Amino acid sequence: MKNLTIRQLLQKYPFAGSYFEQNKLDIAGYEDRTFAQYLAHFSEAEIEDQAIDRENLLAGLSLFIEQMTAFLGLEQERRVETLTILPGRDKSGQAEQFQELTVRQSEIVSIVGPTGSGKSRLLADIEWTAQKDTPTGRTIRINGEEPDKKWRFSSNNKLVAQLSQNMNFVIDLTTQEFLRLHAQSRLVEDVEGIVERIIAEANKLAGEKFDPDTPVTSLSGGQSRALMIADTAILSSSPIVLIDEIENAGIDRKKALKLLVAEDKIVLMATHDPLLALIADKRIIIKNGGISKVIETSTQEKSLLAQLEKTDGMLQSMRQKLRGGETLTPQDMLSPAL
Ligand SMILES: Nc1ncnc2c1ncn2[C@@H]1O[C@H](COP(=O)(O)OP(=O)(O)OP(=O)(O)O)[C@@H](O)[C@H]1O
Repeated sequence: MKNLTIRQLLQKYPFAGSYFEQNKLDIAGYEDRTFAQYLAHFSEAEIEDQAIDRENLLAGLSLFIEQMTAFLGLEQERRVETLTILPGRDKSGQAEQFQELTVRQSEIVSIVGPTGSGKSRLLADIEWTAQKDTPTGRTIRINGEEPDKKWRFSSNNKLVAQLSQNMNFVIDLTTQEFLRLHAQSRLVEDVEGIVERIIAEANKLAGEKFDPDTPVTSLSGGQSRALMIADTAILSSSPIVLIDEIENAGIDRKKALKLLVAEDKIVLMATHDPLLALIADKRIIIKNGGISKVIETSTQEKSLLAQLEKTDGMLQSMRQKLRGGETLTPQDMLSPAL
C-alpha cells in the first residue's frame, strides 16, 4: 500500500477519500504521489500550524483501509473454498455420467484423456464459470453457489490463474523489476521480501538457476515457467490454478505442485504424464468431450508413485547428462539419481 500513488489508492479503495476529508488533507494536485510523499511536502511551519502528525496519519490510513475492507466484507468475498462441476453433455450430446464433482482448497485434480477429448475445454469451462452457456452445457459453482459475474470480467481479482506451456515475455524488464511491479500492484507490504521469495522458489523449480537481474526476455522456457508458477503461488490472488500440461516444461513438477498447494490453491491440471496424474488426489477421465469417470488415487497407486519418481529421476539425470555433453553407460539405468 505504501508504494501506491494516491490515484491508485483511490481506485482500489474508493472509501480512502473520506479519510483524507476527515483529516482535512487537500490532496488535489498530488494524485500521482504516494501518501507519504504528499505528507512530506508540508513545510515545518504548516506542520506546526495545522498540527500535522505525519507518522500517525500514515499509520492511520493503513488501519482505516484494513478496517473498512474487513467491514465491507471485501476480503471474505474472495475466499474460495470449493469449486463444483455439475454435469453437461459430451460431444454426441449424451449427458455426462456423474452427479457432481467438488474440489477443495489444497486439492490437486488431474484431467486425463486422449488428444482432442476435451481436457482444455473443461479448463475453459471453469475459467468462464460456465452456466450452461458453453458447448458442454456444464455448470460451475463456487462455494456451492452460482458464481458472481464479477469473476468473468475482473482483471484484478481473477478467479483463475492459467499456466500454459508457453510463457513468452515481451516486456523489457529485469526479473526483479517485473516482480516488483506485480507486487506493488497487489498492494503487498514487503515488496522486496516477496520478490526475493518468488525468485528463490522459482530457482528451486528451474533446472538452471537465474539471478534477479536477468531480463525476463532472456529467461529460458523452463525458467520463465518456474517464475510464473512461483509468482502465481505466492503473489496471485486467484484461488484456482489451471495448468495445461507442464510435462515438458523443464521444471521440477512435483515441487511446483507442492508450492501451489501449500499456498491453499485449488489446482486442476490437464496432463498426459503418469507421474502428475498419480500425484493428484483425484483424476477426471475425459472421453469424447464428456467426463466419463472420476477416480480417487488409491493407496496402491500412490505406492507406485515412489517407483515412478525413481524412473523419472533416472530420466531427468540422463537428460541432464546428455545436455552437458556426457555419454551414457548401462550404469545410468541402474542407479537412478534422485
Ligand atoms: N462436450 C463437448 N461438446 C462440444 N464440443 C466439445 C466438447 N468437449 C470438447 N469439445 C471441443 O472439442 C475440441 C477438442 O477439445 P480440447 O481442445 O479440449 O481437447 P484436449 O483434450 O485438450 O486435447 P489435447 O490433449 O490435444 O490438448 C475443442 O474444439 C472443444 O471445444
